Amino acid sequence: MDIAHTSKPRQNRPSRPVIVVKVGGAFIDAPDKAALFFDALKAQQQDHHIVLVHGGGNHVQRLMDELNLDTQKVDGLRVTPQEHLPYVVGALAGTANKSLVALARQSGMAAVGISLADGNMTTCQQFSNKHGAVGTVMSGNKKLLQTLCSDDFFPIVSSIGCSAHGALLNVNADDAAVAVASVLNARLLLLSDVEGVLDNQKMPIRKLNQADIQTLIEQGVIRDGMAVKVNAALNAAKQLGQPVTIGSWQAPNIISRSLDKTAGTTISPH
Ligand SMILES: Nc1ncnc2c1ncn2[C@@H]1O[C@H](COP(=O)(O)OP(=O)(O)O)[C@@H](O)[C@H]1O
Ligand SMILES: CC(=O)N[C@@H](CCC(=O)OP(=O)(O)O)C(=O)O
Repeated sequence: MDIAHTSKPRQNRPSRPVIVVKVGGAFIDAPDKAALFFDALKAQQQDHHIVLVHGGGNHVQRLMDELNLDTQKVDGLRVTPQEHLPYVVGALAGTANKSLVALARQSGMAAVGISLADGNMTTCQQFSNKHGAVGTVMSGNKKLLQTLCSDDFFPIVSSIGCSAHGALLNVNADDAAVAVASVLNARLLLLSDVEGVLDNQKMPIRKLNQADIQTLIEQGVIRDGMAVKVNAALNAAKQLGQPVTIGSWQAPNIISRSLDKTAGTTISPH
């Protein structure tokens, strides 16, 4: 076939493998350390496209405290009555997201702050009446993320999504990261303020599979936010058919060491 005559529309495919990195709220509160982490991400951009997904549960909590609004978590998820939603959206898709864009700029990265709702990249559904405006998330259209990556922008995605009926929903940020990784079929790193999943002696566990996770949750060794995180990681490892790392964004060379499984906890699909 004469290639010169097959003029196809431009395909915005990322030319390098994509890594989706998720950071929690503690990251946004440590701007000096965050700057070092962004420098490390920038260095990785030579070999990979990076997409950052972020939480900020502590920002939401702080805002609620300042407003004298009582907020609680049930099953690791923040109960979000409709009247709290504007504050949750403001804290996560507003302050937290734009603070990260500004920090990335400091490291010379061309960040674009978006949310799960943008470009139809995901579709969310209300999780339960009990939890209010909390969403489960399903992966959707990859075009926006692919376009940004292929043009060397650095997408920073908050965990605010929307339903097919146009309702905004608050999504757990680990679940958000799984959906984004699934959209791009990317390697996933869930980075927190702990070295990895810790055992009952508080020592990091190198590898976990489904059976180990179930036992440790039943024993109460893995609980709270970490229980949500390991389940999200296991779910992602199965969907993506590749391991997912849970580690600390403060650990030196965490990205490259996660990729070669020498840092953090590796969650395997089986
Ligand atoms: N077995 C465990 N190993 C590590 N952390 C655990 C474990 N069980 C509970 N945790 C708690 O989970 C927290 C991490 O989850 P979370 O607060 O949701 O993180 P992030 O906000 O960074 O996503 C840790 O700071 C720790 O308090
Ligand atoms: C439904 C739900 O729980 N949403 C979370 C979203 C932010 C989050 O997950 O932040 P971290 O990753 O810092 O914990 C919340 O409102 O706290």
